Amino acid sequence: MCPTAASNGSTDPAPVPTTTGPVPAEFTAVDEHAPSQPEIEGHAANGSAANVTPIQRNPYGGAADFLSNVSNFKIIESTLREGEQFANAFFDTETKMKIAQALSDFGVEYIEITSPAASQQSYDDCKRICSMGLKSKILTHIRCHMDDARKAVETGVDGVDIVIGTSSFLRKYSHGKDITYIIKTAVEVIEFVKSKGIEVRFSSEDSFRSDLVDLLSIYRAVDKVGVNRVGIADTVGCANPRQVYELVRTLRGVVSCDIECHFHDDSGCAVANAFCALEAGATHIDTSVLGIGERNGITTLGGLIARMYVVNPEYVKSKYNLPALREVENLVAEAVQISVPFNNPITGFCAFTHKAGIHAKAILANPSTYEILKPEDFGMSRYIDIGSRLTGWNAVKSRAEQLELEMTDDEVKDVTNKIKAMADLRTQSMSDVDTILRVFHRGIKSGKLGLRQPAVFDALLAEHKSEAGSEAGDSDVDGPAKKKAKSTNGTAVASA
Ligand SMILES: CC(=O)SCCNC(=O)CCNC(=O)[C@H](O)C(C)(C)COP(=O)(O)OP(=O)(O)OC[C@H]1O[C@@H](n2cnc3c(N)ncnc32)[C@H](O)[C@@H]1OP(=O)(O)O
Ligand SMILES: O=C(O)CCC(=O)C(=O)O
Ligand SMILES: [Zn+2]
Repeated sequence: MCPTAASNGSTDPAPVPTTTGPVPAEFTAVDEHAPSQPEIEGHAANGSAANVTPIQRNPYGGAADFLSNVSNFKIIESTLREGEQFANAFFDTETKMKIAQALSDFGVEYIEITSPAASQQSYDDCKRICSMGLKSKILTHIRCHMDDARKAVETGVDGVDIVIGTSSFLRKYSHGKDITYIIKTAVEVIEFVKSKGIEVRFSSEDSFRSDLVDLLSIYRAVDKVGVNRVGIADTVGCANPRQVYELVRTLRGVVSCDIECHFHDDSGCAVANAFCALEAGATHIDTSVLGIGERNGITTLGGLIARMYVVNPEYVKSKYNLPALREVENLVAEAVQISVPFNNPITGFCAFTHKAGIHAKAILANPSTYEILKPEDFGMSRYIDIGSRLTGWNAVKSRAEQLELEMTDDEVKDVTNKIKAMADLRTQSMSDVDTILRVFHRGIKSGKLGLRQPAVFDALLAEHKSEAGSEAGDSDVDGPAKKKAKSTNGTAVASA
Protein backbone atom coordinates (compact mmCIF):
# COMPACT_ATOMS: atom_id res chain seq x y z
CA MET A 1 0.00 0.00 0.00
CA CYS A 2 1.39 3.41 -0.93
CA PRO A 3 0.25 6.29 1.24
CA THR A 4 1.68 8.84 -1.16
CA ALA A 5 -0.38 7.70 -4.14
CA ALA A 6 -2.27 10.60 -5.69
CA SER A 7 -5.58 8.88 -5.13
CA ASN A 8 -5.30 9.08 -1.37
CA GLY A 9 -3.28 12.30 -1.14
CA SER A 10 -5.92 14.06 0.92
CA THR A 11 -5.87 11.36 3.60
CA ASP A 12 -2.12 11.37 4.17
CA PRO A 13 -1.07 12.06 7.74
CA ALA A 14 0.47 15.51 7.78
CA PRO A 15 3.04 16.70 8.41
CA VAL A 16 5.34 13.66 8.39
CA PRO A 17 7.36 13.60 11.59
CA THR A 18 11.01 12.97 10.92
CA THR A 19 14.00 12.00 12.96
CA THR A 20 15.68 15.30 12.15
CA GLY A 21 15.84 17.90 14.92
CA PRO A 22 17.24 18.40 18.38
CA VAL A 23 17.60 15.36 20.62
CA PRO A 24 14.90 15.45 23.30
CA ALA A 25 16.30 16.25 26.74
CA GLU A 26 15.25 12.89 28.21
CA PHE A 27 17.54 11.11 25.75
CA THR A 28 20.65 13.29 26.01
CA ALA A 29 22.05 11.70 29.18
CA VAL A 30 25.16 9.65 28.51
CA ASP A 31 24.29 5.99 28.68
CA GLU A 32 25.85 4.27 31.65
CA HIS A 33 26.70 1.23 29.50
CA ALA A 34 28.38 3.12 26.72
CA PRO A 35 32.10 2.36 26.55
CA SER A 36 34.27 4.98 28.21
CA GLN A 37 36.63 6.96 26.05
CA PRO A 38 40.05 5.32 26.04
CA GLU A 39 43.27 7.26 26.49
CA ILE A 40 45.06 7.36 23.15
CA GLU A 41 48.81 7.53 23.36
CA GLY A 42 49.81 11.18 23.39
CA HIS A 43 46.19 12.36 23.56
CA ALA A 44 44.42 13.36 26.72
CA ALA A 45 40.93 11.83 26.93
CA ASN A 46 39.48 15.32 27.25
CA GLY A 47 40.84 16.18 23.84
CA SER A 48 43.53 18.61 25.05
CA ALA A 49 46.33 18.74 22.54
CA ALA A 50 49.27 19.22 24.92
CA ASN A 51 52.31 17.08 23.98
CA VAL A 52 50.34 15.32 21.30
CA THR A 53 52.19 12.87 19.08
CA PRO A 54 50.50 12.79 15.68
CA ILE A 55 48.63 9.51 15.26
CA GLN A 56 49.22 7.59 12.07
CA ARG A 57 45.86 7.94 10.31
CA ASN A 58 44.55 6.49 7.13
CA PRO A 59 43.36 9.54 5.19
CA TYR A 60 40.54 7.48 3.69
CA GLY A 61 39.32 6.24 7.05
CA GLY A 62 36.91 9.03 7.79
CA ALA A 63 36.35 10.43 11.24
CA ALA A 64 38.14 8.19 13.72
CA ASP A 65 36.76 8.36 17.21
CA PHE A 66 36.26 5.91 20.00
CA LEU A 67 32.69 5.04 19.01
CA SER A 68 33.51 4.41 15.36
CA ASN A 69 33.23 0.81 14.25
CA VAL A 70 34.74 1.13 10.79
CA SER A 71 37.31 -1.45 11.87
CA ASN A 72 34.97 -3.55 13.96
CA PHE A 73 31.73 -4.51 12.25
CA LYS A 74 29.67 -7.53 11.23
CA ILE A 75 27.73 -8.17 8.05
CA ILE A 76 24.15 -9.46 8.09
CA GLU A 77 23.82 -10.79 4.56
CA SER A 78 20.21 -10.64 3.49
CA THR A 79 20.28 -11.95 -0.10
CA LEU A 80 18.10 -14.83 1.06
CA ARG A 81 15.60 -12.48 2.74
CA GLU A 82 15.66 -8.93 1.35
CA GLY A 83 17.08 -10.39 -1.89
CA GLU A 84 14.13 -12.74 -2.23
CA GLN A 85 11.96 -9.60 -2.36
CA PHE A 86 13.78 -8.55 -5.58
CA ALA A 87 11.48 -8.48 -8.60
CA ASN A 88 13.33 -11.27 -10.45
CA ALA A 89 14.07 -13.53 -7.50
CA PHE A 90 12.81 -17.05 -7.24
CA PHE A 91 15.16 -19.25 -5.24
CA ASP A 92 14.49 -22.97 -5.15
CA THR A 93 15.87 -24.93 -2.21
CA GLU A 94 19.03 -25.98 -4.01
CA THR A 95 19.81 -22.41 -5.10
CA LYS A 96 19.23 -21.10 -1.58
CA MET A 97 21.62 -23.71 -0.21
CA LYS A 98 24.27 -22.86 -2.81
CA ILE A 99 23.97 -19.14 -2.04
CA ALA A 100 24.09 -19.78 1.71
CA GLN A 101 27.19 -21.94 1.28
CA ALA A 102 28.91 -19.34 -0.90
CA LEU A 103 28.13 -16.54 1.55
CA SER A 104 29.42 -18.60 4.45
CA ASP A 105 32.58 -19.44 2.51
CA PHE A 106 33.02 -15.74 1.78
CA GLY A 107 32.87 -15.20 5.53
CA VAL A 108 29.80 -13.11 6.32
CA GLU A 109 28.98 -13.34 9.99
CA TYR A 110 25.21 -13.74 9.54
CA ILE A 111 22.86 -14.95 6.82
CA GLU A 112 19.28 -13.71 7.05
CA ILE A 113 16.55 -15.90 5.56
CA THR A 114 12.94 -15.22 4.61
CA SER A 115 10.33 -15.60 7.32
CA PRO A 116 9.17 -19.19 7.85
CA ALA A 117 5.68 -17.64 8.07
CA ALA A 118 5.82 -16.71 4.38
CA SER A 119 5.02 -20.21 3.05
CA GLN A 120 5.50 -23.90 3.78
CA GLN A 121 8.52 -24.00 1.46
CA SER A 122 10.02 -20.99 3.19
CA TYR A 123 9.63 -22.79 6.52
CA ASP A 124 11.20 -26.00 5.16
CA ASP A 125 14.07 -24.13 3.48
CA CYS A 126 14.82 -22.22 6.66
CA LYS A 127 15.13 -25.50 8.56
CA ARG A 128 17.24 -27.01 5.79
CA ILE A 129 19.72 -24.14 5.77
CA CYS A 130 19.96 -24.25 9.56
CA SER A 131 20.97 -27.90 9.29
CA MET A 132 23.83 -27.20 6.86
CA GLY A 133 26.32 -26.51 9.64
CA LEU A 134 27.54 -23.28 8.04
CA LYS A 135 30.13 -21.04 9.66
CA SER A 136 27.79 -18.04 9.38
CA LYS A 137 25.01 -17.72 11.93
CA ILE A 138 21.51 -18.11 10.50
CA LEU A 139 18.80 -15.55 11.22
CA THR A 140 15.23 -15.32 10.12
CA HIS A 141 13.14 -12.18 9.79
CA ILE A 142 9.62 -11.93 11.20
CA ARG A 143 6.80 -9.55 11.95
CA CYS A 144 6.41 -8.40 15.53
CA HIS A 145 3.92 -11.12 16.28
CA MET A 146 3.91 -14.21 18.51
CA ASP A 147 2.60 -16.50 15.73
CA ASP A 148 5.60 -15.69 13.53
CA ALA A 149 7.97 -15.97 16.49
CA ARG A 150 6.71 -19.44 17.40
CA LYS A 151 7.33 -20.65 13.85
CA ALA A 152 10.76 -19.02 13.72
CA VAL A 153 12.12 -20.67 16.86
CA GLU A 154 11.06 -24.12 15.62
CA THR A 155 13.39 -23.91 12.63
CA GLY A 156 16.72 -24.09 14.45
CA VAL A 157 17.85 -20.54 13.62
CA ASP A 158 20.60 -18.88 15.65
CA GLY A 159 18.63 -15.67 15.86
CA VAL A 160 15.39 -13.93 15.06
CA ASP A 161 15.11 -10.45 13.57
CA ILE A 162 11.82 -8.80 14.52
CA VAL A 163 10.54 -5.81 12.58
CA ILE A 164 7.60 -3.44 12.77
CA GLY A 165 6.89 -0.11 11.11
CA THR A 166 7.12 2.90 13.40
CA SER A 167 6.47 5.82 11.06
CA SER A 168 3.00 7.31 11.04
CA PHE A 169 2.66 6.15 7.42
CA LEU A 170 3.20 2.52 8.31
CA ARG A 171 1.31 2.69 11.60
CA LYS A 172 -1.67 4.08 9.75
CA TYR A 173 -1.55 2.15 6.47
CA SER A 174 0.37 -1.06 7.19
CA HIS A 175 -0.44 -2.55 10.59
CA GLY A 176 -2.59 0.06 12.33
CA LYS A 177 -0.91 -0.28 15.75
CA ASP A 178 0.11 2.56 18.09
CA ILE A 179 3.44 2.97 19.88
CA THR A 180 2.12 1.57 23.19
CA TYR A 181 0.98 -1.58 21.42
CA ILE A 182 4.29 -1.84 19.55
CA ILE A 183 6.33 -1.65 22.75
CA LYS A 184 4.12 -4.15 24.58
CA THR A 185 4.17 -6.69 21.74
CA ALA A 186 7.86 -6.19 21.06
CA VAL A 187 8.73 -6.92 24.68
CA GLU A 188 6.53 -10.03 24.66
CA VAL A 189 8.06 -11.40 21.44
CA ILE A 190 11.62 -10.56 22.50
CA GLU A 191 11.18 -12.29 25.85
CA PHE A 192 9.73 -15.35 24.14
CA VAL A 193 12.64 -15.62 21.67
CA LYS A 194 15.19 -15.04 24.42
CA SER A 195 13.59 -17.78 26.49
CA LYS A 196 14.58 -20.21 23.71
CA GLY A 197 18.22 -19.22 24.16
CA ILE A 198 18.65 -17.61 20.75
CA GLU A 199 19.66 -14.13 19.64
CA VAL A 200 17.00 -11.54 19.08
CA ARG A 201 16.98 -8.23 17.29
CA PHE A 202 14.22 -5.60 17.19
CA SER A 203 14.01 -3.15 14.30
CA SER A 204 11.83 -0.19 13.46
CA GLU A 205 10.82 -0.16 9.81
CA ASP A 206 10.89 3.31 8.19
CA SER A 207 13.02 4.71 11.01
CA PHE A 208 13.97 7.89 9.18
CA ARG A 209 10.35 9.00 8.79
CA SER A 210 9.51 8.07 12.37
CA ASP A 211 9.19 10.47 15.24
CA LEU A 212 12.46 10.58 17.18
CA VAL A 213 10.81 10.43 20.58
CA ASP A 214 8.77 7.39 19.54
CA LEU A 215 11.83 5.69 18.16
CA LEU A 216 14.04 6.25 21.15
CA SER A 217 11.27 5.24 23.55
CA ILE A 218 10.83 1.94 21.74
CA TYR A 219 14.56 1.24 21.48
CA ARG A 220 15.09 2.05 25.14
CA ALA A 221 12.25 -0.28 26.17
CA VAL A 222 13.56 -3.23 24.14
CA ASP A 223 17.13 -2.59 25.27
CA LYS A 224 15.94 -2.80 28.87
CA VAL A 225 14.55 -6.30 28.33
CA GLY A 226 17.86 -7.49 26.88
CA VAL A 227 17.44 -7.45 23.12
CA ASN A 228 20.77 -8.28 21.45
CA ARG A 229 20.50 -5.66 18.75
CA VAL A 230 18.24 -2.84 17.73
CA GLY A 231 17.86 -2.04 14.06
CA ILE A 232 17.48 1.20 12.17
CA ALA A 233 15.96 0.78 8.71
CA ASP A 234 15.87 3.32 5.90
CA THR A 235 13.02 1.45 4.28
CA VAL A 236 12.35 3.97 1.53
CA GLY A 237 15.94 5.06 0.88
CA CYS A 238 15.34 8.65 1.91
CA ALA A 239 18.19 9.15 4.38
CA ASN A 240 21.49 10.87 3.70
CA PRO A 241 24.80 10.17 5.43
CA ARG A 242 24.58 13.14 7.79
CA GLN A 243 21.11 12.13 8.97
CA VAL A 244 22.32 8.58 9.45
CA TYR A 245 25.29 9.72 11.48
CA GLU A 246 23.10 11.85 13.72
CA LEU A 247 20.47 9.18 14.35
CA VAL A 248 22.96 6.39 15.03
CA ARG A 249 25.09 8.59 17.26
CA THR A 250 22.01 9.62 19.24
CA LEU A 251 20.88 6.02 19.56
CA ARG A 252 24.38 4.97 20.64
CA GLY A 253 23.90 7.17 23.69
CA VAL A 254 20.52 5.65 24.53
CA VAL A 255 20.97 1.86 24.21
CA SER A 256 23.72 -0.45 25.33
CA CYS A 257 22.98 -3.28 22.88
CA ASP A 258 24.40 -3.61 19.36
CA ILE A 259 23.02 -1.45 16.54
CA GLU A 260 22.18 -2.86 13.11
CA CYS A 261 21.45 -0.69 10.08
CA HIS A 262 19.57 -1.39 6.85
CA PHE A 263 19.66 1.04 3.93
CA HIS A 264 17.66 1.07 0.73
CA ASP A 265 19.25 2.61 -2.34
CA ASP A 266 16.36 4.58 -3.88
CA SER A 267 18.42 7.77 -3.85
CA GLY A 268 21.86 6.19 -4.24
CA CYS A 269 23.18 6.54 -0.68
CA ALA A 270 23.03 2.95 0.56
CA VAL A 271 26.77 2.26 0.79
CA ALA A 272 27.62 5.76 2.03
CA ASN A 273 24.90 5.53 4.64
CA ALA A 274 26.20 2.17 5.84
CA PHE A 275 29.67 3.64 6.19
CA CYS A 276 28.41 6.64 8.15
CA ALA A 277 26.39 4.36 10.40
CA LEU A 278 29.58 2.48 11.29
CA GLU A 279 31.41 5.74 11.88
CA ALA A 280 28.65 6.75 14.26
CA GLY A 281 28.85 3.51 16.23
CA ALA A 282 26.61 0.98 14.46
CA THR A 283 27.91 -2.57 14.81
CA HIS A 284 26.09 -4.54 12.09
CA ILE A 285 25.25 -3.69 8.46
CA ASP A 286 22.68 -5.43 6.26
CA THR A 287 23.75 -6.20 2.71
CA SER A 288 22.65 -8.25 -0.24
CA VAL A 289 24.66 -9.56 -3.14
CA LEU A 290 24.58 -6.96 -5.94
CA GLY A 291 22.14 -5.08 -3.70
CA ILE A 292 19.07 -7.07 -4.75
CA GLY A 293 15.93 -6.39 -2.75
CA GLU A 294 12.60 -4.56 -2.85
CA ARG A 295 12.56 -1.95 -5.64
CA ASN A 296 16.21 -1.18 -6.47
CA GLY A 297 17.48 -2.86 -3.33
CA ILE A 298 19.89 -2.18 -0.49
CA THR A 299 23.59 -1.75 0.35
CA THR A 300 25.56 -4.10 -1.89
CA LEU A 301 27.85 -6.65 -0.29
CA GLY A 302 30.63 -5.80 -2.77
CA GLY A 303 30.15 -2.04 -2.36
CA LEU A 304 30.38 -2.28 1.41
CA ILE A 305 33.44 -4.51 1.18
CA ALA A 306 35.17 -2.06 -1.18
CA ARG A 307 34.33 0.88 1.05
CA MET A 308 35.56 -0.83 4.22
CA TYR A 309 38.71 -2.15 2.51
CA VAL A 310 39.68 1.41 1.68
CA VAL A 311 39.58 2.24 5.38
CA ASN A 312 41.37 -0.82 6.71
CA PRO A 313 42.47 -3.38 4.10
CA GLU A 314 44.16 -5.68 6.60
CA TYR A 315 41.05 -5.93 8.76
CA VAL A 316 38.80 -6.65 5.78
CA LYS A 317 41.24 -9.20 4.33
CA SER A 318 41.48 -10.96 7.67
CA LYS A 319 37.69 -11.38 7.95
CA TYR A 320 36.54 -12.17 4.43
CA ASN A 321 37.68 -14.43 1.61
CA LEU A 322 37.81 -11.58 -0.89
CA PRO A 323 38.55 -13.58 -4.05
CA ALA A 324 35.31 -15.50 -3.41
CA LEU A 325 33.22 -12.34 -3.93
CA ARG A 326 33.14 -12.70 -7.69
CA GLU A 327 31.87 -16.25 -7.45
CA VAL A 328 29.03 -15.39 -5.09
CA GLU A 329 28.03 -12.43 -7.26
CA ASN A 330 28.02 -14.56 -10.40
CA LEU A 331 25.97 -17.21 -8.62
CA VAL A 332 23.32 -14.70 -7.53
CA ALA A 333 23.35 -12.83 -10.86
CA GLU A 334 22.63 -16.08 -12.66
CA ALA A 335 19.95 -17.11 -10.16
CA VAL A 336 18.03 -13.87 -10.67
CA GLN A 337 18.90 -13.47 -14.35
CA ILE A 338 20.75 -10.19 -14.26
CA SER A 339 24.24 -9.14 -15.35
CA VAL A 340 26.86 -7.86 -12.96
CA PRO A 341 26.72 -4.09 -13.63
CA PHE A 342 29.69 -2.60 -15.55
CA ASN A 343 30.32 -0.18 -12.69
CA ASN A 344 30.04 -2.70 -9.89
CA PRO A 345 32.75 -2.06 -7.31
CA ILE A 346 35.56 -4.64 -7.54
CA THR A 347 34.00 -7.04 -10.05
CA GLY A 348 32.50 -4.78 -12.72
CA PHE A 349 34.20 -5.76 -15.99
CA CYS A 350 36.16 -2.50 -16.16
CA ALA A 351 36.79 -1.98 -12.43
CA PHE A 352 40.54 -2.33 -12.98
CA THR A 353 40.85 -1.24 -16.62
CA HIS A 354 42.81 1.91 -17.37
CA LYS A 355 42.52 3.63 -20.70
CA ALA A 356 43.66 7.26 -20.93
CA GLY A 357 47.38 7.68 -21.65
CA ILE A 358 48.01 9.86 -18.61
CA HIS A 359 46.51 7.21 -16.34
CA ALA A 360 48.27 4.34 -18.09
CA LYS A 361 51.72 5.90 -17.74
CA ALA A 362 51.27 6.48 -14.02
CA ILE A 363 49.67 3.08 -13.39
CA LEU A 364 52.63 1.38 -15.05
CA ALA A 365 54.97 3.30 -12.77
CA ASN A 366 52.91 2.67 -9.63
CA PRO A 367 49.36 1.22 -9.61
CA SER A 368 48.43 3.18 -6.49
CA THR A 369 48.40 6.37 -8.58
CA TYR A 370 44.95 5.54 -9.93
CA GLU A 371 43.78 2.57 -7.86
CA ILE A 372 42.56 2.57 -4.30
CA LEU A 373 41.80 -1.17 -4.32
CA LYS A 374 44.43 -3.76 -5.16
CA PRO A 375 42.92 -6.08 -7.78
CA GLU A 376 45.11 -8.99 -6.69
CA ASP A 377 43.55 -8.91 -3.20
CA PHE A 378 40.23 -9.76 -4.87
CA GLY A 379 41.62 -12.29 -7.34
CA MET A 380 41.18 -9.74 -10.13
CA SER A 381 43.59 -8.47 -12.80
CA ARG A 382 44.47 -5.01 -13.92
CA TYR A 383 44.33 -4.12 -17.65
CA ILE A 384 45.60 -1.21 -19.66
CA ASP A 385 43.72 -0.58 -22.87
CA ILE A 386 46.04 0.68 -25.62
CA GLY A 387 43.68 0.34 -28.57
CA SER A 388 41.99 3.73 -28.33
CA ARG A 389 42.73 7.24 -29.56
CA LEU A 390 43.32 8.16 -25.90
CA THR A 391 46.37 5.94 -25.53
CA GLY A 392 49.89 7.27 -25.05
CA TRP A 393 53.40 6.23 -25.97
CA ASN A 394 54.33 5.05 -22.48
CA ALA A 395 51.61 2.40 -22.51
CA VAL A 396 52.48 1.40 -26.08
CA LYS A 397 56.14 1.08 -25.10
CA SER A 398 55.14 -1.24 -22.29
CA ARG A 399 53.24 -3.45 -24.74
CA ALA A 400 56.17 -3.45 -27.17
CA GLU A 401 58.39 -4.60 -24.33
CA GLN A 402 55.93 -7.36 -23.44
CA LEU A 403 56.15 -8.51 -27.05
CA GLU A 404 59.94 -8.16 -26.93
CA LEU A 405 59.97 -5.71 -29.83
CA GLU A 406 63.01 -3.51 -29.42
CA MET A 407 62.35 0.13 -30.38
CA THR A 408 63.72 3.55 -29.52
CA ASP A 409 61.41 6.01 -27.77
CA ASP A 410 61.07 7.99 -30.97
CA GLU A 411 60.03 4.85 -32.81
CA VAL A 412 57.48 4.05 -30.11
CA LYS A 413 56.08 7.58 -30.39
CA ASP A 414 55.81 7.15 -34.13
CA VAL A 415 53.93 3.88 -33.91
CA THR A 416 51.73 5.35 -31.16
CA ASN A 417 50.66 8.07 -33.57
CA LYS A 418 49.77 5.36 -36.06
CA ILE A 419 47.70 3.49 -33.48
CA LYS A 420 45.89 6.72 -32.54
CA ALA A 421 45.18 7.56 -36.17
CA MET A 422 43.72 4.13 -36.74
CA ALA A 423 41.76 4.33 -33.48
CA ASP A 424 40.24 7.57 -34.74
CA LEU A 425 38.44 5.38 -37.26
CA ARG A 426 37.50 2.58 -34.85
CA THR A 427 38.73 1.10 -31.57
CA GLN A 428 41.62 -1.25 -32.25
CA SER A 429 41.50 -4.73 -30.80
CA MET A 430 44.37 -6.34 -28.98
CA SER A 431 45.41 -8.26 -32.06
CA ASP A 432 45.07 -5.13 -34.24
CA VAL A 433 47.49 -3.26 -32.00
CA ASP A 434 49.91 -6.16 -31.84
CA THR A 435 49.86 -6.42 -35.62
CA ILE A 436 50.56 -2.70 -35.97
CA LEU A 437 53.45 -3.02 -33.54
CA ARG A 438 54.91 -6.05 -35.27
CA VAL A 439 54.58 -4.67 -38.80
CA PHE A 440 56.10 -1.40 -37.66
CA HIS A 441 58.92 -3.21 -35.88
CA ARG A 442 59.67 -5.42 -38.88
CA GLY A 443 59.69 -2.37 -41.17
CA ILE A 444 62.14 -0.53 -38.94
CA LYS A 445 64.46 -3.51 -38.54
CA SER A 446 64.44 -4.34 -42.25
CA GLY A 447 65.31 -0.75 -43.08
CA LYS A 448 62.20 -0.36 -45.24
CA LEU A 449 60.57 2.01 -42.77
CA GLY A 450 62.11 5.09 -41.20
CA LEU A 451 60.61 7.57 -38.78
CA ARG A 452 57.67 9.75 -39.95
CA GLN A 453 56.93 7.63 -43.03
CA PRO A 454 53.23 6.89 -42.68
CA ALA A 455 52.76 6.05 -46.34
CA VAL A 456 55.46 3.36 -46.19
CA PHE A 457 53.90 1.96 -43.04
CA ASP A 458 50.47 1.81 -44.69
CA ALA A 459 51.96 -0.11 -47.60
CA LEU A 460 53.72 -2.54 -45.27
CA LEU A 461 50.53 -3.10 -43.29
CA ALA A 462 48.53 -3.73 -46.47
CA GLU A 463 51.21 -6.14 -47.69
CA HIS A 464 51.15 -7.97 -44.37
CA LYS A 465 47.36 -8.26 -44.42
CA SER A 466 47.25 -9.66 -47.92
CA GLU A 467 49.99 -12.18 -47.04
CA ALA A 468 48.25 -13.25 -43.86
CA GLY A 469 44.80 -13.42 -45.49
CA SER A 470 41.78 -13.63 -43.29
CA GLU A 471 43.90 -14.59 -40.27
CA ALA A 472 45.99 -11.44 -40.45
CA GLY A 473 44.71 -10.21 -37.09
CA ASP A 474 46.93 -12.25 -34.84
CA SER A 475 49.42 -13.52 -37.39
CA ASP A 476 52.88 -14.27 -36.21
CA VAL A 477 54.80 -11.41 -37.77
CA ASP A 478 57.92 -12.07 -35.74
CA GLY A 479 57.74 -15.84 -36.04
CA PRO A 480 58.24 -18.23 -33.14
CA ALA A 481 60.21 -15.67 -31.14
CA LYS A 482 56.88 -14.06 -30.13
CA LYS A 483 56.36 -14.47 -26.41
CA LYS A 484 53.86 -13.25 -23.87
CA ALA A 485 55.44 -11.16 -21.15
CA LYS A 486 54.17 -9.40 -18.05
CA SER A 487 55.41 -6.08 -16.83
CA THR A 488 57.09 -6.05 -13.45
CA ASN A 489 54.01 -4.92 -11.53
CA GLY A 490 51.77 -7.60 -13.00
CA THR A 491 49.83 -5.23 -15.22
CA ALA A 492 48.54 -6.78 -18.42
CA VAL A 493 48.75 -4.22 -21.18
CA ALA A 494 45.99 -4.98 -23.57
CA SER A 495 43.58 -3.34 -25.90
CA ALA A 496 39.87 -3.70 -25.51
C1 LIG B 1 10.27 -3.61 4.72
C2 LIG B 1 10.28 -5.08 4.65
O1 LIG B 1 10.85 -5.60 3.73
S1 LIG B 1 9.56 -5.95 5.89
C3 LIG B 1 9.63 -7.63 5.41
C4 LIG B 1 8.71 -7.97 4.34
N1 LIG B 1 8.63 -9.37 4.27
C5 LIG B 1 7.53 -10.01 3.99
O2 LIG B 1 6.48 -9.43 3.76
C6 LIG B 1 7.65 -11.51 4.00
C7 LIG B 1 6.71 -12.15 3.02
N2 LIG B 1 5.36 -11.88 3.41
C8 LIG B 1 4.36 -12.80 3.39
O3 LIG B 1 4.55 -13.92 3.01
C9 LIG B 1 3.05 -12.35 3.90
O4 LIG B 1 2.94 -10.94 3.76
C10 LIG B 1 2.84 -12.72 5.42
C11 LIG B 1 2.83 -14.23 5.52
C12 LIG B 1 3.97 -12.15 6.28
C13 LIG B 1 1.54 -12.15 5.89
O5 LIG B 1 0.56 -12.50 4.97
P1 LIG B 1 -1.01 -12.19 5.21
O6 LIG B 1 -1.41 -12.72 6.53
O7 LIG B 1 -1.71 -12.72 4.02
O8 LIG B 1 -1.11 -10.60 5.31
P2 LIG B 1 -0.73 -9.45 4.31
O9 LIG B 1 0.61 -9.71 3.73
O10 LIG B 1 -1.83 -9.22 3.34
O11 LIG B 1 -0.68 -8.21 5.29
C14 LIG B 1 0.28 -8.08 6.29
C15 LIG B 1 -0.34 -8.36 7.64
O12 LIG B 1 0.67 -8.26 8.65
C16 LIG B 1 0.42 -7.11 9.48
N3 LIG B 1 1.72 -6.53 9.68
C17 LIG B 1 2.46 -5.87 8.77
N4 LIG B 1 3.64 -5.60 9.28
C18 LIG B 1 3.67 -6.11 10.51
C19 LIG B 1 4.65 -6.16 11.49
N5 LIG B 1 5.85 -5.67 11.24
N6 LIG B 1 4.38 -6.76 12.64
C20 LIG B 1 3.15 -7.31 12.87
N7 LIG B 1 2.18 -7.31 11.94
C21 LIG B 1 2.43 -6.71 10.78
C22 LIG B 1 -0.54 -6.26 8.71
O13 LIG B 1 -1.34 -5.50 9.57
C23 LIG B 1 -1.39 -7.31 8.00
O14 LIG B 1 -2.24 -7.85 8.96
P3 LIG B 1 -3.81 -8.20 8.60
O15 LIG B 1 -3.79 -9.57 8.07
O16 LIG B 1 -4.47 -8.11 9.93
O17 LIG B 1 -4.26 -7.19 7.63
O1 LIG C 1 14.31 -5.57 9.55
C1 LIG C 1 14.83 -4.54 9.18
O2 LIG C 1 15.58 -3.89 9.91
C2 LIG C 1 14.64 -4.03 7.81
C3 LIG C 1 13.38 -4.46 7.17
C4 LIG C 1 13.38 -3.98 5.76
O3 LIG C 1 13.69 -4.71 4.86
C5 LIG C 1 13.18 -2.56 5.52
O4 LIG C 1 12.69 -1.86 6.40
O5 LIG C 1 13.48 -2.13 4.41
ZN1 LIG D 1 14.60 -3.62 3.22
